[in-house]
Amino acid sequence: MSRHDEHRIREQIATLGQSLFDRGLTMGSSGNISVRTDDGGWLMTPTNACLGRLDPATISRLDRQGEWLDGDKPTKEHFLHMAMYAERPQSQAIVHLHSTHSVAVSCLPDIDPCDCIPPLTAYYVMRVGKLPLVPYHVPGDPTLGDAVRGLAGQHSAVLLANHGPVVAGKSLEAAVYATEELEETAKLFLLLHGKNPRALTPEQVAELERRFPRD
Ligand SMILES: O=C(O)[C@@H](O)C(=O)COP(=O)(O)O
Ligand SMILES: [Zn+2]
Repeated sequence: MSRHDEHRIREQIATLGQSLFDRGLTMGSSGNISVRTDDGGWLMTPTNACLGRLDPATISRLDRQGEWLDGDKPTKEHFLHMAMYAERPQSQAIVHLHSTHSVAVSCLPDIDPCDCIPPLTAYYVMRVGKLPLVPYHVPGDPTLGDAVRGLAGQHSAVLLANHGPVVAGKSLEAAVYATEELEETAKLFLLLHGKNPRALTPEQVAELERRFPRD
């Protein structure tokens, strides 16, 4: 990968991280972002870093085995990111946030663990699709990677119970858009709670999936 490309990805991680943080989509030092690089490695946000104040120069660089090469120490969720990439060769970037409404849904006792949010809108189906719940694990525990491995091949987004969403995309921009759409739909879902909302029918969902395939 050329120095120019790496520089561009570092800048993009910092810019989009700040945008997410500034809009309240993750708080404090929560959340992490990774991007696959052309040489088979990864750039990942450092552990305990605020996504709103990332220094592009200190973003962690990992080799193709996931070993830390340089930059600050990588996010403790690097196992989780690596597990998701292993199942999704088509995905180039992953975003994990503690976005409030998505986290709220992840704490509900009666959601469908195979699909936490119904297909309320067409755009949700286009960007996110079916959202499985991953049982609770301690953040950063390697077992979280194992839990995600069985789901990530079929799903570009998963919801960690009592924690938050993890979303993969064919580019960092696509992963960010999907995370934003998930958060807005989680908000709608909570707003509509108890109102028996009309979700899209399986036929309507199938048509959207045919016309707008996700990666
Ligand atoms: O919830 C957690 O602790 C992590 O999943 C997280 O969001 C921030 O961890 P780091 O990326 O290691 O700062
Ligand atoms: Zn987290």
